[in-house]
Amino acid sequence: MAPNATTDRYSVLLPTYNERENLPIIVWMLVKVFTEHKLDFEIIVIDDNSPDGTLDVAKRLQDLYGSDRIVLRPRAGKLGLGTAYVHGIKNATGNFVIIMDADMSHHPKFIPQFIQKQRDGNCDIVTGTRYAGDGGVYGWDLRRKLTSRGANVLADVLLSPGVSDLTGSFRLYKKHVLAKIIDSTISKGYVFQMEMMIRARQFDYSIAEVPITFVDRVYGESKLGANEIIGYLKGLATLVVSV
Ligand SMILES: Nc1nc2c(ncn2[C@@H]2O[C@H](COP(=O)(O)OP(=O)(O)O[C@H]3O[C@H](CO)[C@@H](O)[C@H](O)[C@@H]3O)[C@@H](O)[C@H]2O)c(=O)[nH]1
Repeated sequence: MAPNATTDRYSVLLPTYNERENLPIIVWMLVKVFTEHKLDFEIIVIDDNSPDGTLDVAKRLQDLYGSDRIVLRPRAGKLGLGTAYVHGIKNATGNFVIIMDADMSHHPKFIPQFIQKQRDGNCDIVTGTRYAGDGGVYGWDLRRKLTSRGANVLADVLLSPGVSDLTGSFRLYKKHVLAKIIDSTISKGYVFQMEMMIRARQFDYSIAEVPITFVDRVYGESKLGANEIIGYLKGLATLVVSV
């Protein structure tokens, strides 16, 4: 990759809840990708007091890689994904922010493609998509596939933002763009990702897509349960009324 801005710094937000097995692997993969591509970066871990001791693992990783690379911004309890991102961005020092899951569903190998795409078009946002081009999902059962597809189709029909993967969370943002979008969002939990795209369209930000393969986690469990799905539907209804 030919860097066209040597001053660019990428802040990766990693929200964690019970990710002690996954965290060392994803951090190692991220460090490798950024180092190989000679990109400046920091990884911000937002742990919500995980009972499995994820924060202790994160502290050991900070000792290993240094506090300029691994930044810890823990919270006292499980406050949800949406507010974890808000908390993370407040602490980001990069001019770009990358949001991704910590469970290796989002492979860091796609990050150079996100960055190239952003640089090619000077885009405000690059979003990973499982539902266009070569994108896809591996490892989900039929119920989970239908839930994800259904959530996307519903949001697309009701709000039509013209983004193929509305509920995905592997994205790159210009930091000032992300800050402005976050300021305007009202959602918490999983619907937050979808609202981000709606707000981005309202502000006329440019959005490019990169097909990604989402691979279901090997270690640990998804936190997406019935409560989150009901929360998503309620959040979507609130948005439809307010937008
Ligand atoms: N700090 C914090 N982190 C959390 C919380 N809930 C989940 N996380 C972290 O957020 C990431 C995603 O959580 P999962 O529970 O593994 O998500 P998923 O079921 O695999 O859902 C994926 O697909 C959804 C729909 O397609 C996406 O909306 C979602 O963001 C994610 O990519 C993981 O790194 C997990 O540890 C929380 O309350 N607090």
